[in-house]
Formats: sequence, structure tokens, C-alpha cells
Amino acid sequence: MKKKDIRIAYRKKRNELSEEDIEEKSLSIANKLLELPIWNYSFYHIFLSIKHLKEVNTEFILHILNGKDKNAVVSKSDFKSLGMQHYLLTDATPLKANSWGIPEPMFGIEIPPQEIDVIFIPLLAFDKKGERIGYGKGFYDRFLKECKGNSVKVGLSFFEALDKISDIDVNDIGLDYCVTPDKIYTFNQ
Ligand SMILES: Nc1nc2c(c(=O)[nH]1)N(C=O)[C@@H](CNc1ccc(C(=O)N[C@@H](CCC(=O)O)C(=O)O)cc1)CN2
Ligand SMILES: Nc1ncnc2c1ncn2[C@@H]1O[C@H](COP(=O)(O)OP(=O)(O)OP(=O)(O)O)[C@@H](O)[C@H]1O
Repeated sequence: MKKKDIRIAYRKKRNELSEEDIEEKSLSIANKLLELPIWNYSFYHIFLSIKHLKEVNTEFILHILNGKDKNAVVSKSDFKSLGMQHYLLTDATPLKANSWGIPEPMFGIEIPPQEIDVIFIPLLAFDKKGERIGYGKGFYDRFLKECKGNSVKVGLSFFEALDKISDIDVNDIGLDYCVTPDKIYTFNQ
């Protein structure tokens, strides 16, 4: 299947989930994450969920990061340059939803991408090789390129892997792991 068709199909699939499905599946994903060998690091990048697009609710993961005394890093997106800036999330970080409904830090301590150890990535879909599809603006492809080579890239998905995304291009950066409510996928690329 091609990216464009996959985006349409998976936006629809996700939109059909109820609020209860989302809470339950998001909690299962957070619990499954505890089984990954990723908890000896310091800086964890996390996305803040766009509620009306029914993304994985990352609040459970934020609780885990808090409980483990990890540094949580969140981004501010620039829809002109398609770039993101990253800030430490603390109790004192003021958040405000941008025009796309993404909660963002208003200001804070900036963290360079090279400092980030683990990145939890929002997905619409992924395949058995660990290729991923987002909303199609390339924000994460640009961001992941700036991160250090040994950063750990963890996709979060409500649905299981597709066989193959056929139109992968040179800019696409794959996942190391993907976690669904029922399964952990490990990729070696
Ligand atoms: N929570 C979260 N934050 C994120 C991402 C994400 O996927 N999820 N991004 C990952 O790249 C970046 C933002 N990328 C985005 C790219 C496109 C659209 C978008 O197309 N939105 C809707 C329009 C708004 C609406 O429907 O209300 C759309 O066109 O359908 C949104 C965010 C950075 N931050
Ligand atoms: N590092 C980059 N530099 C320039 N253009 C890029 C880069 N990465 C991706 N792009 C371009 O951005 C566009 C969107 O990429 P793609 O379809 O892979 O988005 P996506 O991975 O679904 O979205 P996202 O990364 O926002 O989740 C493509 O035209 C791609 O070529």
C-alpha cells in the first residue's frame, strides 16, 4: 500500500475508536513500554497528544517518566519551516495548544536534539520493517536526522504492523521498536 492511501485508511480506523478504547489502549501501550530495554537513559522525548485526532494518550507515559525521575522533553512546531524546537517539561512549564490542537511549551529550557536518548513517536501506521507514516509533513524525519545515531526510536500505535509501505523515500528514518496495546515489535535496520 502507498502512504497516501494508508493515511486515509488509518485516520478513519483511528477515528472509529471510542474515548474508552483510547484510554484503555493508551494505558496498555504505556505498560508494555516498561518491558523495553530503554529505562537506563536520561532524556526522553514525548509528544503531547492531539485529542481530537484520537492520538495515543501519552499522559500515562508522562506519569512513568515522572515516577522514574527522567527528563521529559516536548516540542514546539514551526509550520512554516516544518522544524521543531525542544524544551524540558517541568511542573513549571506553561503549555498552550497551538492552532493544530497540539499542546506546546510557551517557553523553557531548550534541549538540543543530540541530548535526547529515547524518542516516542506518534504514528498513523508502520510496517513490519519499522518504516513509519505520520501526517505527511516530515516533521519527525527532519527531527530524527538531527538526533544522535544511537538514539532509540520507539513508535506508538493502536494498530498492528502493515506488511509493507511501498513508497519509502531516502528521507524516511525507521523505528527501533514499535509498541501496540498487545505487542512489542523490534526492528534491526
Ligand atoms: N501530538 C503530536 N504532535 C506532533 C506531531 C504529531 O503527529 N502528533 N507531529 C508529527 O509530525 C508534528 C506536527 N505535525 C502535524 C502535521 C499535520 C497535521 C495535520 O495535518 N492536521 C490536520 C488539520 C487539523 C485538524 O484536522 O484539526 C489535518 O490536516 O487533518 C497536524 C500535525 C509535531 N508534533
Ligand atoms: N530531512 C528532510 N529534508 C527535507 N525534506 C524532507 C526531510 N524529511 C522528509 N522530507 C519531506 O517531507 C515530506 C513528508 O515526508 P513523509 O511523507 O515521510 O512524512 P511522514 O513521515 O508521514 O510525516 P511526519 O514525519 O511528520 O510524521 C516528503 O516530501 C519528504 O520528502
